[in-house]
Amino acid sequence: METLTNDKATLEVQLSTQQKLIANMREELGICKEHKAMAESQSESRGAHLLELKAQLEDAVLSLEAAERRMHDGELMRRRLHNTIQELKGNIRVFCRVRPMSSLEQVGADPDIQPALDFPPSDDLLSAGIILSAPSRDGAATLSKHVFAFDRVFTPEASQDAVFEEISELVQSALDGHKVCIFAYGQTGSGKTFTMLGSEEQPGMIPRSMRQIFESSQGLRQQGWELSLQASMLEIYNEEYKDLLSSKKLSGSNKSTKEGFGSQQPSGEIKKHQVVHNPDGSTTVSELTVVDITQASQVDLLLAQAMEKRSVGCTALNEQSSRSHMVFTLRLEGVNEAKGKRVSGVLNLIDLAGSERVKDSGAAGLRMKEAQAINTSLSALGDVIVALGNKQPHIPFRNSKLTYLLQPCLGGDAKTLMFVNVAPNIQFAGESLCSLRFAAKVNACEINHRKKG
Ligand SMILES: Nc1ncnc2c1ncn2[C@@H]1O[C@H](COP(=O)(O)OP(=O)(O)OP(=O)(O)O)[C@@H](O)[C@H]1O
Repeated sequence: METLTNDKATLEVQLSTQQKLIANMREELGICKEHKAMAESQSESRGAHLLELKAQLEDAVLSLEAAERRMHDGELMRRRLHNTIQELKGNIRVFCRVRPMSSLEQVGADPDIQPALDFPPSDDLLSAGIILSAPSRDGAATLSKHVFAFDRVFTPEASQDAVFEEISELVQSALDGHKVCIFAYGQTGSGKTFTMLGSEEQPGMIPRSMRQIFESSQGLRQQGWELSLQASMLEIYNEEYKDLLSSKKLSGSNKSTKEGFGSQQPSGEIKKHQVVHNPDGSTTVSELTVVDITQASQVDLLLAQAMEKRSVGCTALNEQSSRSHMVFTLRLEGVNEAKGKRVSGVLNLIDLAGSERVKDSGAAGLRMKEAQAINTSLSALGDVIVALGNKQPHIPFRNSKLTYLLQPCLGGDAKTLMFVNVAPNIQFAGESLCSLRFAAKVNACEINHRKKG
């Protein structure tokens, strides 16, 4: 009996222990269930969160695509509007720029040297006037007044910045895939080279255009465009093309071996360059050095090199007179792979040779031949622009090497701007009158939608 009692007590202790264990296990099970439930709910909410994130991502991708489409459409619209504005302003425009008196010419230094130009206030937003006082033809000691109006007139105080502001729109047109020609016309010493190339402290239109192009290319890259640029520089001297970048000492540049463009010519060797206009609207000049441009400053080096090679001679009017036309050509190829689009623009910046009349240049012999070649080609340029403006059935592009070279970039959708550079003093009034008359003839032609005059 006692044994049974002991067994029962032992069993009860064991039972109680078991019950405690079971209770503990239940408690642990409860905790586990709670954890499981929490984990399940967290996973559900994480799943829901992930789904939500995925949906948000999809929305963002769609909005980005829509924004890209809108940006692309906006860019196309901007290009169309920009082009319309340019056409309304006229696809051929003439700006007059008067250089300041040099220190030697300052009023007071010589009683014969007086200002010959006056600038009346303009009531037309698009055109501006200039009045030239020139000695009368009859030889009397009187001055005749000649009034001209152009798209813009820049007084001697106008900075390179102010001038470039006006032409930057045309640089934009070249970036948009148009062909652009900007000429500097005028007598020797009137400021053509200063306008086009400028100085280190006051860079001209060419270096400024390059800077604008490189600044714009960053924005274009963000829109998916890749821009490639190629530059060439040639001069037309005595109706012959000459490569201005053919020196072996080209720093910061490389030679293109592209089909149609030759490699560098040995220094001193005269190559005959053939100009071919291709069916796609591009122009190929055989044996011409073409340089891939990857930074704006590269062009400064090329300009310095070109200026060294450019034919200069000594005339009675200017000791370092440029006796050739210098043509700087930049081809701009833009490709947008994503949109399957390609644009191809050309920017020609041309520093023309001095326009002075043969008798005034004191020319004889070789200088006379140079002066005649210059005058013939400048008249041919005037004739082409006037024929284009008047929509004549025959445009005499073949009458000079300059107009033949630039044929695809003149007329049609192309944009042309001519700077007529003039000296301010009375000593040069006769030449200034010839330059202004030439420019007025160019300015008076009918261009696309606008009749000037
Ligand atoms: N807007 C200007 N501001 C200051 N200096 C100028 C300006 N335009 C011309 N000059 C100065 O006048 C001089 C003659 O100018 P430039 O050499 O540009 O003439 P050009 O028309 O190119 O002559 P050429 O036909 O002989 O080459 C230069 O010393 C130039 O620095």
